[in-house]
Amino acid sequence: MKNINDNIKKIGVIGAGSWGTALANLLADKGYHVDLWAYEKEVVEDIIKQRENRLFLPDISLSENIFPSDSLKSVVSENTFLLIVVPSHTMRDMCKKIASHVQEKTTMITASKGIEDGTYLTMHGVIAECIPAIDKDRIVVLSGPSFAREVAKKVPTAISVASKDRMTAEMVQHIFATDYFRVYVSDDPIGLELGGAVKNVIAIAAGFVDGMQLGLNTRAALITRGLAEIRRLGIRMGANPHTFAGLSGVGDLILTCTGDLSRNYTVGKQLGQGMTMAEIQDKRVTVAEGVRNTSSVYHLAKSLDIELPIINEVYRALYENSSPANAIARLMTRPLGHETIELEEI
Ligand SMILES: NC(=O)C1=CN([C@@H]2O[C@H](COP(=O)(O)OP(=O)(O)OC[C@H]3O[C@@H](n4cnc5c(N)ncnc54)[C@H](O)[C@@H]3O)[C@@H](O)[C@H]2O)C=CC1
Ligand SMILES: O=C(CO)COP(=O)(O)O
Repeated sequence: MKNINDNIKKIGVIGAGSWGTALANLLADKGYHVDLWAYEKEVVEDIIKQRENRLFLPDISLSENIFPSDSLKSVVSENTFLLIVVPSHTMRDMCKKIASHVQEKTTMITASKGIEDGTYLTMHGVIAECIPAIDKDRIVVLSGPSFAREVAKKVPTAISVASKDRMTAEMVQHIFATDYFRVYVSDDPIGLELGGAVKNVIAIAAGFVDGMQLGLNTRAALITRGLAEIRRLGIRMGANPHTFAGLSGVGDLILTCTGDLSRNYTVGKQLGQGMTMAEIQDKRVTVAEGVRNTSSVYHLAKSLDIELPIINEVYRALYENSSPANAIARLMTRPLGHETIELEEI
């Protein structure tokens, strides 16, 4: 039987942070020719000379099928299958830069997690707005519980890909799937993206709990009530509520709220241990999307008049000098609620 992807031989990847590099390596290992654009010249040189990206994904040997480049124009204009994995706050600028080089019939997959401040668009919304040449059905979201380092080490992992067009999503499913990377199809891009973006904020709060050494009860409560907030926001944004029971909902929430590899959880934990945001950010080269996204999700919820108590508390701790201890105290003394009624409102 002819594989539905037999005509795709080349893939362009925009962004060589840990996630872009890990996914590029997965695709290259499958035999695709991968053109990988990196923001830093040193990353391009490192991959050419050492077959390694020591800045963002050290100690992982990279396939000879990866062709690193600092030319956005050539990576974009020479590929009709593009994966974009830049930090969410740079997505709009990046899309504007590449828009005129994008070919017709391009399929673009976004693996970035975030909600744009001000517009409250998810990443596929930003791509659709800035690159009109791409048919909206050909924008695909890839999201789920997946630490780049574990994928790079071929640890069994499951994620989802979503598009409004099922055939496009299935094509992407087959392109990425391997025996250690299991890919499910979804028809709910907005749900996948909201799950992936908002869990980063909840992970910061889970970090508070562990940084303060509160206990496993507290963390389980935080994850569960965090999921309720993600679902509440998601439903108002038009997502399918069932999506949040899936990989890019509860799956990514569990991973990020419990895994020491999570940058967002680590930021929360350091705050919980008494460090300040300035001290934490001074030492980081990698992105913790939840820091910026706390602000965008907080303002989005305000604009929709939705109550998201955990998000509010993370916002106060990050942006209004409140402490993680105050956050937990306020969450525990809110007016008592009714779980069944809340769930039945869906
Ligand atoms: N690392 C992971 O395990 C996963 C990351 N993601 C998402 O992937 C996206 C990218 O994150 P990572 O690969 O982890 O990044 P990273 O934290 O490993 O590296 C930072 C990246 O930002 C790039 N960068 C910095 N300034 C830039 C600019 N002005 N324009 C374009 N690029 C710039 C750097 O070149 C580098 O690629 C994020 O949205 C993240 O949430 C999603 C799933 C897993
Ligand atoms: O999104 C991720 C795993 O699915 C990565 O989480 P962090 O950005 O918190 O490291």
